[in-house]
Formats: sequence, structure tokens, C-alpha cells
Amino acid sequence: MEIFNILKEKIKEKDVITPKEMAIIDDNAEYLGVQKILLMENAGKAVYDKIKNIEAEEYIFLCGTGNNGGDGFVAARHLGRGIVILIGKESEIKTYEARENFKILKNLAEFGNIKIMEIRGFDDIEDIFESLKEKKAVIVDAMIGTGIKGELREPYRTIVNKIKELKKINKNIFVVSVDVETGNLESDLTITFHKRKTINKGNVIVEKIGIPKEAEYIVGWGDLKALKKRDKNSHKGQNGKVLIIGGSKDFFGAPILAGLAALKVVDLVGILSVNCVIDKLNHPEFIMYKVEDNYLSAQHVDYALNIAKKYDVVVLGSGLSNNNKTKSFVNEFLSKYDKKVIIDADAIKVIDYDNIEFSESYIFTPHKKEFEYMKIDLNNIEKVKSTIVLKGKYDIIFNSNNLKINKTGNAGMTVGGSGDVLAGLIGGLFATNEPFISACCGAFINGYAGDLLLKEKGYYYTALDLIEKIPNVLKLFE
Ligand SMILES: NC(=O)C1=CN([C@@H]2O[C@H](COP(=O)(O)OP(=O)(O)OC[C@H]3O[C@@H](n4cnc5c(N)ncnc54)[C@H](O)[C@@H]3O)[C@@H](O)[C@H]2O)[C@H](O)CC1
Ligand SMILES: [K+]
Repeated sequence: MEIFNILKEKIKEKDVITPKEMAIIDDNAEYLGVQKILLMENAGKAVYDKIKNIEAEEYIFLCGTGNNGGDGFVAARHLGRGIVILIGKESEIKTYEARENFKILKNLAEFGNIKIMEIRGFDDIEDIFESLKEKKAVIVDAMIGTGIKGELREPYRTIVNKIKELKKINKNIFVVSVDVETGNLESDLTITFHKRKTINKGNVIVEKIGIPKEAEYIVGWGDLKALKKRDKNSHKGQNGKVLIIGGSKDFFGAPILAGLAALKVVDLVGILSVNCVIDKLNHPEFIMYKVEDNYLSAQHVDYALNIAKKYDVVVLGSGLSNNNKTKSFVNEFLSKYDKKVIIDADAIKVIDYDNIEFSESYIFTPHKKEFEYMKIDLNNIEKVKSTIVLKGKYDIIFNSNNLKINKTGNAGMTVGGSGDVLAGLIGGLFATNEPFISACCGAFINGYAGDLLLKEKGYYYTALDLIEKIPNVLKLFE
């Protein structure tokens, strides 16, 4: 934990985050036990606290079918008056927490001062907008928040334009956006939650809603949900191709474990190794590339580069051995290969760190001892563009501007080969994802697989058991 606390000092915390980063934090707060319905209650209350002092004849809550809309339902309930306009049908509301808050409003509707409408498009509220031309009114934009994807679609586009027209005609219209302004709406005030978003514009207030700071640091299912989804009608090779370069006369199994792990997340895995590994392989699922020697060395670099260019990611190091031959291979290969590489095990040990640039296309997976070889100067962390998974009781995942800690896993993970499994798994994820999220998710999945096995078998599980558990973990959180 010592190094984690040093890194927390050195790696500047982000004050402004993307909607995608917020969604991960949101989901990881839930992973840590903070229920979304509580966050929604606090978010809606925060909006209410800002509008309750705005004197108006009418309060309009324009609500989408996502949790942004849910925040609007809560705000309306706290205010106790106004018109709640759901843009869509109740059955289209996407989440439990938003549905529950809509139901509460329906329970109050006939007796209180909150009117509810479900609309298909602007035409259904034309008369309301007509009446607002002469009124002092607050319009709460709870249409779309961080869930925005692509260009704003109808009927939101028209509604946003009509709000802008109304504001031009009537200076007494006050627009309050929840979390994020919908489309190009110019709001008078935006109340955003937890942290300012990159897409916020104008007059923004940041409100805390109960998300613990740790939700930004601890890897959870929110990270897994952010992984790219496999495209259902993709064909062979589109979901990533990984080449394992490793093995030697001394270590036969390591590259196979890395390859089997990668195969759980991509559809094409090659193994490039020496003959005494390849000749023993009877794994039809791998494409094999053989070098006649006991160790890979500089003379094999061109051959390896030629093969590697057909792949998205190279996993370098599993069982490579640590000697002058492999040292020459690794340093020459890395000096000429400019795509994605997972650098693991012996490869970490043989790199000449005085002559390597920590490129962002590298993910290193050292344990504590191997990390010392890397001579990383924590005072110049901004130079470390590569992502590093420092394996331990808690894995610390970091690069020059990101830091997370993974708590999954247990003492059973010290079993031989679990590091090869992790390297192969991260390699598979890295084929179609960004390096930092690939590293975080690889560490989480590998450790979670170990935790499932601990329940079933105690500490007596093997690296092959871990590999077989990977799909269960992916399925659990898809
Ligand atoms: N971050 C937090 O801690 C909290 C956030 N809350 C609120 O939740 C929203 C995010 O909710 P989510 O359900 O993920 O998505 P949205 O409601 O923002 O939007 C989804 C909604 O919008 C539709 N949609 C998406 N893109 C488009 C488009 N281009 N055109 C038209 N429609 C689109 C989509 O179909 C869905 O219906 C966050 O902003 C906060 O307000 C929590 O409630 C409190 C904690
Ligand atoms: K909004």
C-alpha cells in the first residue's frame, strides 16, 4: 500500500471527467455497496435545493427514460408541484431506480400538485409551451445526462430547439439542466454530480451525492461494463488477434497458459516459440510458429516481427528465460515493433531500461521483484506513458495519469502460471480496448476467478482452473 499512497500523491487527480469515466465511477460506487436509488435520491434532492428558491408560476420537468429522468422525478417529488413530462412510455423507463421513482409520482398524482404526462413528441406539449410564453417558469432538463450516445435524436432535438425559441421570446424562462445539458441546450444553471463533466458548458454547480472517493480508485464491475462488447455479427479475427512470444528449453507451459487465457477473449491466438515447446504442443486451437533453437535470440527478431504484424497484440515474456540470448531478442524486438505489447515475466527482467521509452502501447505486468528491475522514478511518473500492473495482495494499476487498485484475488493466486494467465488475459482485452481499462479488467477478472475457485476448492486450484473460470466471470458481469 506504501507505493499506492506515493502514487496517489504523484498522479494528479482529475477534476473534470468524461461521461464514460463517470458511468464507471457510478457503477463502482454500487459495486462498493452504495445503491443507485440512494444516489438518485441525493441527486434529485440536490436539484430541488437549487430550484426551490426560484419563484415561478410553473415548474416543468422534462424527463427522459434513463436515470437522468429518474433524477427529475425525485426533484419534482421534493418540490411537490409542477408538470412531470416523461418523454416516452412508463414501460420504456430503463432502470429499477427510475421506475420506482416514477411509480411514487403516480401514487401522488391525483391528490397533489404534481401532474404527470407521457408524451411521444413535442406536439403533445405544444399547448403547454404556448402557455409558457407569458409565464415565469422553470424548465428542468432531466432528458439526457451522461448516457448520451451520438447525435441527439428526435423527439429531443425538437424539444431542445423549442426550449431555445421559448427562451428568446420570454426572458422569464429559467432552464436548469440535471447533470449534463441535453444536446446544445444553453441552460441558466447545470447541477452536475460528483465531478464536473468534460461536456458541461455554462454555469455549472458540482454537488456531492454520496459517491465515495474510493469509487474512483477501486476496480469494480463498472470497469468491466465499460469494455467493448463483442459484435454479434463479427467474423473470425475481428474480435482480436493475439500472438504469444515466449517459452524456451527451460519453460514449456507458460506460453500455453497465456495463449489459453487470451483465447477466452479473442478469436485468434498464435504462439511463437522454440521447437522444444512447439513440438510438444498438441493444441489445435493455436496457430504455431517454430524457431529451431533453445532460446529466442536476436537472429529471430525479423522472423518474429514478420509474424507479429499480422496480430493486434503481442504478449512477450511468458517462459522466455533470462539470459543474453533472450535479452538481445527482447530489446531488439521492442526497438523495432511499434504496436501493442504486454511485457511480462522474463521480458521485464531483460529489458535495457536506459534505452527504452515507456510507450503507451506497452502494458507491463511485474510482481514486486520484477518492478524493481524497471527502475521507475515515481517522482517523474509523467514520463511513464505505459500502463503498469504491479501485482500483489492488491494489484496496483497505473500510468502517468491514471491510478486504480484491484482487490479481487487471494493467496491461492501464487500458484505457478497465474501470472501467465493474467498476461494472456490482459493481452486478449487489449486487442480491442484501451490499455488502462484492459489492465484493470484483466486484474479484476483473474482475481475474481481465483475468488470463485477459493470458494469451490480452497487454495488447491491451478492456473488451468483459473483459465476455465474466466468465462464465468465475464458472463457474471456482462
Ligand atoms: N453519476 C452518478 O453518480 C449518478 C447519475 N445519475 C443520473 O443518471 C444519468 C445517467 O443515466 P443513464 O441511464 O446512464 O443515461 P441517461 O439518462 O443520461 O440517458 C439515457 C437515455 O437517453 C437516451 N439517449 C441516449 N443517447 C441519445 C441520443 N443521442 N438521442 C436521443 N436519446 C438518447 C437513451 O435511450 C436513454 O433513454 C446521469 O446523467 C445522472 O443524471 C443517477 O441518477 C444519480 C447518480
Ligand atoms: K440533462
